[in-house]
Amino acid sequence: MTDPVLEVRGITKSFGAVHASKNITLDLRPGEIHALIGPNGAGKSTLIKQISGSLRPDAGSVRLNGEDVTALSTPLRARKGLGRTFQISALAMEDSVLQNAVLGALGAHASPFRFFTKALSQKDLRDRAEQALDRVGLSAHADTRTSELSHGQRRQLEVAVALTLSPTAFVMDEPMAGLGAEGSQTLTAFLDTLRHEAPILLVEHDMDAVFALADRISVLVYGEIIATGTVDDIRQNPKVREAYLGEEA
Ligand SMILES: Nc1ncnc2c1ncn2[C@@H]1O[C@H](COP(=O)(O)OP(=O)(O)OP(=O)(O)O)[C@@H](O)[C@H]1O
Repeated sequence: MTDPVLEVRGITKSFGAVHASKNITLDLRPGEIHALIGPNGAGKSTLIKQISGSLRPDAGSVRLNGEDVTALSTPLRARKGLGRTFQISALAMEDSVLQNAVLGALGAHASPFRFFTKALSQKDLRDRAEQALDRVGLSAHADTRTSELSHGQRRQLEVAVALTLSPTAFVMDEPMAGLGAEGSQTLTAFLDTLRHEAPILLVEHDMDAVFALADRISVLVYGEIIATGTVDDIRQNPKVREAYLGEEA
């Protein structure tokens, strides 16, 4: 079997008496979408933060392309190929769409320090930004102020920002949130092609999207993965039906 792009081993995190991550192990393989589902408060966002580097685990490790990145900051993980989209938008609303994409190419969204840049020329940055906007279908809006975009377009821009750093793996926190049916379908189709470039660990409540996209699903309940398997495995798993899916499956 090919080596995983992202490997999470034994991640453990407590907030006082709340055990938000209990010895979580999962991986992301080339070309796949691995969905992470679970009820509110199960610990999905806490896990994503530990994978992307904004929260330090109490124990466990994260490896990206075979390299242990557990001690690295979010911007360094981003530069090593970990692309992230956020549950709450991290875009600069007063800047144009293109400016946001250029900031992405600088790695600036991943860092509070905008001087912390890599040695790319202005032209390189702009080229990367324009290519990323083109990929997500936002080229025509390059000069639009970001606050004027629709909710769906902002979601597309967030993906474009992540794309500027040419990620080798994506971690996406509820990218479908707030999108209407049409927006979800467009993003679903896009993610389905994007997976071949960089596999996606997808936290998502939209079960239509999860069932349409996921090669594997892991189910998180009270900080613990209770099952990992294909869509059919998960739909039929009695523990999962009881804990989470109910009649939805
Ligand atoms: N910084 C924090 N301090 C204390 N408790 C926290 C903190 N962050 C998360 N928690 C707790 O950890 C548990 C997991 O929360 P988390 O936000 O990761 O769940 P989630 O699965 O992402 O939920 P949702 O689907 O609602 O986004 C919850 O009990 C939450 O209250």
